[in-house]
Amino acid sequence: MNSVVDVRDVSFAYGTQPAVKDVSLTIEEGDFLGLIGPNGSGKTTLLHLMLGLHSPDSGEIELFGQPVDEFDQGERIGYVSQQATSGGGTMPVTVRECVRMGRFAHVGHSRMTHEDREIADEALETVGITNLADRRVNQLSGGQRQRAYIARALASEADLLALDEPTVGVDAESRDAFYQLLDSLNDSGITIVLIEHDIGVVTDRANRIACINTELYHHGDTESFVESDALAEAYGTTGTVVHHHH
Ligand SMILES: Nc1ncnc2c1ncn2[C@@H]1O[C@H](COP(=O)(O)OP(=O)(O)OP(=O)(O)O)[C@@H](O)[C@H]1O
Repeated sequence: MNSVVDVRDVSFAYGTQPAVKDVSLTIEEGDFLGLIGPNGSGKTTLLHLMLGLHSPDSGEIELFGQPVDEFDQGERIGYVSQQATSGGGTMPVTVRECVRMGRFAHVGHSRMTHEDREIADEALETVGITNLADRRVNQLSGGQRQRAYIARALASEADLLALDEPTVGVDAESRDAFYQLLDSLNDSGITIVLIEHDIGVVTDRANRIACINTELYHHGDTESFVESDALAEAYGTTGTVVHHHH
Protein backbone atom coordinates (compact mmCIF):
# COMPACT_ATOMS: atom_id res chain seq x y z
CA MET A 1 0.00 0.00 0.00
CA ASN A 2 1.53 3.28 -1.12
CA SER A 3 -1.29 5.66 -0.35
CA VAL A 4 -0.01 9.12 0.38
CA VAL A 5 -3.44 10.38 1.43
CA ASP A 6 -6.38 8.21 2.34
CA VAL A 7 -9.70 9.95 3.03
CA ARG A 8 -12.53 7.68 4.21
CA ASP A 9 -16.15 8.86 4.54
CA VAL A 10 -15.14 12.27 5.73
CA SER A 11 -17.65 14.98 6.58
CA PHE A 12 -17.03 18.46 7.93
CA ALA A 13 -19.36 21.38 8.64
CA TYR A 14 -18.75 24.97 9.67
CA GLY A 15 -21.43 25.18 12.33
CA THR A 16 -24.46 23.65 10.71
CA GLN A 17 -23.31 24.37 7.14
CA PRO A 18 -21.80 21.20 5.59
CA ALA A 19 -18.68 22.00 3.56
CA VAL A 20 -17.54 18.43 2.85
CA LYS A 21 -19.92 15.48 2.95
CA ASP A 22 -19.16 11.74 2.83
CA VAL A 23 -16.02 12.13 0.78
CA SER A 24 -13.72 9.15 0.24
CA LEU A 25 -10.64 9.32 -1.94
CA THR A 26 -7.05 8.22 -2.08
CA ILE A 27 -3.94 9.84 -3.47
CA GLU A 28 -1.31 7.31 -4.49
CA GLU A 29 2.42 7.87 -4.60
CA GLY A 30 3.34 9.70 -7.80
CA ASP A 31 -0.20 10.95 -8.50
CA PHE A 32 -0.92 14.41 -9.80
CA LEU A 33 -4.44 14.95 -8.47
CA GLY A 34 -6.44 17.92 -9.68
CA LEU A 35 -9.03 18.98 -7.08
CA ILE A 36 -11.80 20.92 -8.81
CA GLY A 37 -15.31 22.18 -8.11
CA PRO A 38 -17.27 25.43 -8.26
CA ASN A 39 -16.69 28.38 -5.92
CA GLY A 40 -17.39 27.52 -2.33
CA SER A 41 -17.65 23.80 -3.08
CA GLY A 42 -15.33 22.73 -0.26
CA LYS A 43 -12.00 22.31 -2.07
CA THR A 44 -9.87 24.27 0.39
CA THR A 45 -11.72 22.70 3.30
CA LEU A 46 -11.03 19.21 1.93
CA LEU A 47 -7.35 20.05 1.44
CA HIS A 48 -7.17 21.37 4.99
CA LEU A 49 -8.77 18.17 6.25
CA MET A 50 -6.19 16.12 4.33
CA LEU A 51 -3.35 18.08 5.91
CA GLY A 52 -4.78 17.89 9.42
CA LEU A 53 -5.60 21.60 9.61
CA HIS A 54 -9.24 20.78 10.37
CA SER A 55 -10.51 17.72 12.26
CA PRO A 56 -13.32 15.90 10.46
CA ASP A 57 -16.73 15.64 12.15
CA SER A 58 -16.80 12.03 11.00
CA GLY A 59 -14.64 9.71 8.96
CA GLU A 60 -10.91 9.03 8.91
CA ILE A 61 -7.86 10.45 7.21
CA GLU A 62 -4.40 8.93 6.91
CA LEU A 63 -1.24 10.57 5.65
CA PHE A 64 1.53 8.21 4.56
CA GLY A 65 -0.30 5.43 6.40
CA GLN A 66 -0.51 7.33 9.69
CA PRO A 67 -3.71 8.80 11.20
CA VAL A 68 -3.56 12.49 10.38
CA ASP A 69 -3.99 13.58 14.02
CA GLU A 70 -0.88 11.56 14.94
CA PHE A 71 1.09 12.53 11.85
CA ASP A 72 4.53 13.70 12.87
CA GLN A 73 6.49 13.91 9.62
CA GLY A 74 5.65 17.46 8.64
CA GLU A 75 8.78 17.71 6.51
CA ARG A 76 7.22 15.24 4.06
CA ILE A 77 4.55 17.77 3.10
CA GLY A 78 4.94 21.06 1.30
CA TYR A 79 1.86 23.26 1.41
CA VAL A 80 1.46 26.39 -0.67
CA SER A 81 -1.68 28.03 0.67
CA GLN A 82 -3.88 30.54 -1.13
CA GLN A 83 -2.78 33.14 1.41
CA ALA A 84 0.90 32.48 0.89
CA THR A 85 0.74 33.14 -2.82
CA SER A 86 -1.63 36.08 -2.61
CA GLY A 87 0.90 37.84 -0.38
CA GLY A 88 -0.82 37.71 2.99
CA GLY A 89 1.14 36.52 5.96
CA THR A 90 4.57 36.68 4.39
CA MET A 91 7.38 37.40 6.80
CA PRO A 92 9.96 40.07 6.03
CA VAL A 93 12.66 37.48 5.33
CA THR A 94 14.75 37.05 2.22
CA VAL A 95 14.00 34.36 -0.32
CA ARG A 96 17.14 32.45 0.71
CA GLU A 97 16.11 32.56 4.39
CA CYS A 98 12.60 31.47 3.52
CA VAL A 99 13.89 28.50 1.55
CA ARG A 100 16.37 27.56 4.27
CA MET A 101 13.44 27.34 6.67
CA GLY A 102 12.50 24.27 4.67
CA ARG A 103 15.49 22.60 6.34
CA PHE A 104 14.34 23.36 9.90
CA ALA A 105 12.38 20.14 10.29
CA HIS A 106 15.48 18.15 9.37
CA VAL A 107 17.91 20.19 11.43
CA GLY A 108 15.90 20.03 14.66
CA HIS A 109 17.85 21.58 17.50
CA SER A 110 21.22 21.27 15.84
CA ARG A 111 22.75 23.90 13.59
CA MET A 112 22.22 24.11 9.91
CA THR A 113 25.13 22.48 8.10
CA HIS A 114 26.86 23.32 4.87
CA GLU A 115 24.86 20.52 3.26
CA ASP A 116 21.55 22.02 4.45
CA ARG A 117 22.51 25.32 2.84
CA GLU A 118 23.46 23.53 -0.34
CA ILE A 119 20.12 21.73 -0.49
CA ALA A 120 18.35 25.08 -0.07
CA ASP A 121 20.47 26.65 -2.83
CA GLU A 122 19.74 23.73 -5.16
CA ALA A 123 16.02 24.21 -4.54
CA LEU A 124 16.36 27.89 -5.52
CA GLU A 125 18.16 26.79 -8.68
CA THR A 126 15.52 24.15 -9.51
CA VAL A 127 12.69 26.66 -9.47
CA GLY A 128 14.80 29.30 -11.24
CA ILE A 129 14.95 32.07 -8.62
CA THR A 130 18.63 32.06 -7.62
CA ASN A 131 18.81 35.66 -8.86
CA LEU A 132 16.14 36.64 -6.32
CA ALA A 133 17.80 35.00 -3.31
CA ASP A 134 18.55 38.25 -1.50
CA ARG A 135 15.18 39.90 -2.16
CA ARG A 136 12.53 39.95 0.52
CA VAL A 137 9.66 37.53 0.01
CA ASN A 138 7.07 40.23 0.62
CA GLN A 139 8.57 42.26 -2.22
CA LEU A 140 8.18 39.56 -4.86
CA SER A 141 5.53 39.31 -7.54
CA GLY A 142 2.86 36.62 -7.12
CA GLY A 143 4.60 34.30 -9.59
CA GLN A 144 8.00 34.75 -7.98
CA ARG A 145 6.51 34.22 -4.55
CA GLN A 146 4.95 30.87 -5.43
CA ARG A 147 8.31 29.71 -6.73
CA ALA A 148 9.88 30.70 -3.41
CA TYR A 149 7.31 28.62 -1.54
CA ILE A 150 7.79 25.66 -3.87
CA ALA A 151 11.55 25.96 -3.33
CA ARG A 152 10.99 25.88 0.41
CA ALA A 153 8.94 22.69 0.00
CA LEU A 154 11.70 21.19 -2.17
CA ALA A 155 14.34 22.13 0.40
CA SER A 156 12.36 20.22 3.01
CA GLU A 157 12.45 17.24 0.62
CA ALA A 158 8.69 16.98 0.72
CA ASP A 159 7.13 13.91 -0.89
CA LEU A 160 3.73 15.57 -1.19
CA LEU A 161 3.16 19.04 -2.57
CA ALA A 162 -0.26 20.57 -1.88
CA LEU A 163 -1.12 23.74 -3.79
CA ASP A 164 -4.24 25.89 -3.43
CA GLU A 165 -4.80 27.98 -6.57
CA PRO A 166 -1.13 28.82 -6.87
CA THR A 167 -1.42 30.86 -10.07
CA VAL A 168 -4.07 33.39 -9.06
CA GLY A 169 -2.85 36.77 -10.28
CA VAL A 170 -0.01 35.33 -12.33
CA ASP A 171 0.30 36.18 -16.04
CA ALA A 172 -0.26 33.51 -18.68
CA GLU A 173 3.39 33.03 -19.58
CA SER A 174 4.62 32.62 -15.99
CA ARG A 175 1.68 30.36 -15.37
CA ASP A 176 2.69 28.07 -18.17
CA ALA A 177 6.26 27.94 -16.94
CA PHE A 178 4.98 27.25 -13.44
CA TYR A 179 2.90 24.29 -14.58
CA GLN A 180 5.87 22.94 -16.51
CA LEU A 181 7.82 23.11 -13.27
CA LEU A 182 5.06 21.16 -11.49
CA ASP A 183 5.14 18.55 -14.26
CA SER A 184 8.86 18.05 -13.90
CA LEU A 185 8.59 17.80 -10.11
CA ASN A 186 5.86 15.20 -10.55
CA ASP A 187 8.07 13.33 -13.06
CA SER A 188 10.81 13.29 -10.44
CA GLY A 189 8.44 11.41 -8.11
CA ILE A 190 6.78 14.12 -6.02
CA THR A 191 3.07 13.55 -5.44
CA ILE A 192 0.97 16.61 -6.19
CA VAL A 193 -2.50 17.74 -5.17
CA LEU A 194 -3.57 20.92 -6.91
CA ILE A 195 -6.65 23.11 -6.51
CA GLU A 196 -7.11 25.06 -9.72
CA HIS A 197 -10.06 26.83 -11.27
CA ASP A 198 -8.93 26.40 -14.86
CA ILE A 199 -10.31 22.99 -15.78
CA GLY A 200 -8.26 22.89 -18.99
CA VAL A 201 -5.04 23.22 -17.01
CA VAL A 202 -6.11 20.49 -14.65
CA THR A 203 -7.16 18.00 -17.31
CA ASP A 204 -3.93 18.70 -19.25
CA ARG A 205 -1.66 18.16 -16.27
CA ALA A 206 -3.31 15.89 -13.73
CA ASN A 207 -3.51 12.12 -14.09
CA ARG A 208 -6.32 11.96 -11.53
CA ILE A 209 -9.27 14.22 -10.85
CA ALA A 210 -11.38 14.74 -7.76
CA CYS A 211 -14.43 16.85 -8.56
CA ILE A 212 -16.45 18.00 -5.58
CA ASN A 213 -19.41 20.12 -4.74
CA THR A 214 -19.63 19.38 -1.02
CA GLU A 215 -20.06 15.75 -2.08
CA LEU A 216 -17.74 13.91 -4.42
CA TYR A 217 -18.88 13.79 -8.05
CA HIS A 218 -15.84 12.11 -9.53
CA HIS A 219 -12.67 10.51 -8.29
CA GLY A 220 -10.60 8.67 -10.82
CA ASP A 221 -8.38 9.08 -13.82
CA THR A 222 -8.55 12.15 -16.00
CA GLU A 223 -9.74 10.38 -19.16
CA SER A 224 -12.77 8.88 -17.46
CA PHE A 225 -13.54 12.29 -15.96
CA VAL A 226 -13.43 14.00 -19.35
CA GLU A 227 -15.77 11.36 -20.78
CA SER A 228 -18.18 11.50 -17.83
CA ASP A 229 -20.98 13.93 -16.94
CA ALA A 230 -19.38 14.68 -13.58
CA LEU A 231 -18.33 18.19 -14.53
CA ALA A 232 -21.80 19.27 -15.66
CA GLU A 233 -23.35 17.58 -12.65
CA ALA A 234 -21.02 19.15 -10.11
CA TYR A 235 -21.15 22.62 -11.65
CA GLY A 236 -24.84 22.45 -12.53
CA THR A 237 -27.58 21.98 -10.01
CA THR A 238 -29.67 19.23 -11.51
CA GLY A 239 -27.25 16.31 -11.51
CA THR A 240 -27.20 13.42 -9.14
CA VAL A 241 -24.15 12.52 -7.14
CA VAL A 242 -22.15 9.64 -8.54
CA HIS A 243 -20.74 7.57 -5.73
CA HIS A 244 -17.56 5.71 -6.52
CA HIS A 245 -16.78 2.79 -4.31
CA HIS A 246 -13.29 1.46 -3.99
N1 LIG B 1 -14.01 29.63 8.27
C1 LIG B 1 -15.22 29.43 7.73
N2 LIG B 1 -16.34 29.60 8.47
C2 LIG B 1 -17.56 29.37 7.97
N3 LIG B 1 -17.78 28.95 6.71
C3 LIG B 1 -16.71 28.74 5.93
C4 LIG B 1 -15.37 28.97 6.40
N4 LIG B 1 -14.51 28.66 5.40
C5 LIG B 1 -15.26 28.29 4.37
N5 LIG B 1 -16.58 28.32 4.67
C6 LIG B 1 -17.70 27.94 3.79
O1 LIG B 1 -17.54 26.56 3.46
C7 LIG B 1 -17.82 26.33 2.11
C8 LIG B 1 -16.61 25.73 1.41
O2 LIG B 1 -15.54 26.66 1.41
P1 LIG B 1 -14.13 26.35 0.76
O3 LIG B 1 -13.25 27.50 0.99
O4 LIG B 1 -13.66 25.02 1.23
O5 LIG B 1 -14.53 26.23 -0.78
P2 LIG B 1 -13.63 26.30 -2.09
O6 LIG B 1 -14.17 25.28 -3.01
O7 LIG B 1 -12.19 26.20 -1.73
O8 LIG B 1 -13.98 27.75 -2.63
P3 LIG B 1 -13.23 28.73 -3.68
O9 LIG B 1 -13.09 27.97 -4.95
O10 LIG B 1 -14.20 29.86 -3.81
O11 LIG B 1 -11.92 29.10 -3.07
C9 LIG B 1 -18.25 27.68 1.53
O12 LIG B 1 -19.65 27.74 1.55
C10 LIG B 1 -17.64 28.68 2.49
O13 LIG B 1 -18.42 29.84 2.52
